Amino acid sequence: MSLHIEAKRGDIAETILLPGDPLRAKWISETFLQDSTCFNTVRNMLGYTGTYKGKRVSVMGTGMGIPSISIYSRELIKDYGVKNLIRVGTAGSYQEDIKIRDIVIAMAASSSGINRSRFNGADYAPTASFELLSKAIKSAEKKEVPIKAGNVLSSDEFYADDFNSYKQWADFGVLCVEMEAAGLYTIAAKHNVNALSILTISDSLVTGERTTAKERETTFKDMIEIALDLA
Ligand SMILES: O=P(O)(O)O[C@H]1O[C@H](CO)[C@@H](O)[C@H]1O
Ligand SMILES: O=c1cc[nH]c(=O)[nH]1
Repeated sequence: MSLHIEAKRGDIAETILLPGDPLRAKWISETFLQDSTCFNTVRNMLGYTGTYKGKRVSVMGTGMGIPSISIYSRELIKDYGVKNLIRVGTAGSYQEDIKIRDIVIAMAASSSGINRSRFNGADYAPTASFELLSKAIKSAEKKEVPIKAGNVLSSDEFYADDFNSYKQWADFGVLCVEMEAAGLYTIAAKHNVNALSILTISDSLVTGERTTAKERETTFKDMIEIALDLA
């Protein structure tokens, strides 16, 4: 048992899917896993372990933002021996050609600056695991699911005071915004394990389109199946 997770060591698989929303974790468990059991209810941050195509895999919510995913990913790695951490999140598109429901893989994750204090003012570049990234691309190709990959922004704020501030990131090729990938990649790198963020576009800052909260909780099947193939 760790401070925020009540599972026993051994209850959590080496590969875990990490949605921000704990109810998306429950939906993934109920929809895709066999023989699934719940290993965490602390703070309602639901976590489950089951099998997918015969392979043991876990899924657990992380909450929103870098501080929250940093707590859970550190405990999963240090206290439970997790080796592959795959975020399955939603994101807002920054680019005209990235549409609602498109899948984006975060090769790199910019941030509002959380790593500056860690690195005495210098800019660390959090990046995806090449091994997981390559496997995810192969899985998507096999399923004939188009994906885009590139730099994303892991923002510390959902509601920016200046809405148009996204345009500068967009000008520099950032594909979309979410709130956790940079934290996950940094913690994984520190502990020498693999991390990847697979994102489905839930809304567009360019067009103003958006999906509902229910759709964000219970859809985005292609992203989940690509992530589960990495187990
Ligand atoms: O859908 P999730 O995985 O929570 O991801 C995105 O959605 C939340 C904001 O609505 C943030 O956590 C952001 O990163
Ligand atoms: O962090 C996020 C997630 C989805 N959509 C956004 O605009 N921001």
